[in-house]
Amino acid sequence: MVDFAKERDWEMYHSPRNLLLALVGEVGELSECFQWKGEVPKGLPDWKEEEKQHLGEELSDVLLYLVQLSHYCGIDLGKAALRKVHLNAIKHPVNRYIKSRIPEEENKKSNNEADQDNNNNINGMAENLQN
Ligand SMILES: Nc1ccn([C@H]2C[C@H](O)[C@@H](COP(=O)(O)OP(=O)(O)OP(=O)(O)O)O2)c(=O)n1
Repeated sequence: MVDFAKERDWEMYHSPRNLLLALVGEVGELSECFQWKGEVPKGLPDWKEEEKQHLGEELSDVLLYLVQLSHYCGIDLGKAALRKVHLNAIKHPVNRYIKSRIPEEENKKSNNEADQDNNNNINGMAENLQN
């Protein structure tokens, strides 16, 4: 994508702010694909092939601007996303949400333990990041 912009002499326009605005514009175009359709079943079984292809184009535009925005902000998006997946798992432990899997008393206990683990993990991560 960086070469794509360089070849067209567009690099001067690709500031973080402009890329963010372009990204938001494409999110608007993506929303239009779903506009006025009501709730849509997963897999979009009733959509025509052209509609799905158009949806793929809009999703790609969002992704391509996101990748460029990350690049020009000096963020390694792959690394940042993997770290965030890890943080999400710590913040939202499975047994807090799937209560039917464990008896109530044990669940209370495991929630307290999970909270303690969370705090330890988050503090540990924060320390690692500072070092
Ligand atoms: N300065 C630009 C212009 C375009 N693109 C790339 C990123 C997107 O993937 C796509 C967006 O192109 P358009 O601006 O032509 O937008 P659309 O493809 O959505 O066309 P339209 O708005 O006519 O539906 O091209 C880019 O990187 N930098």
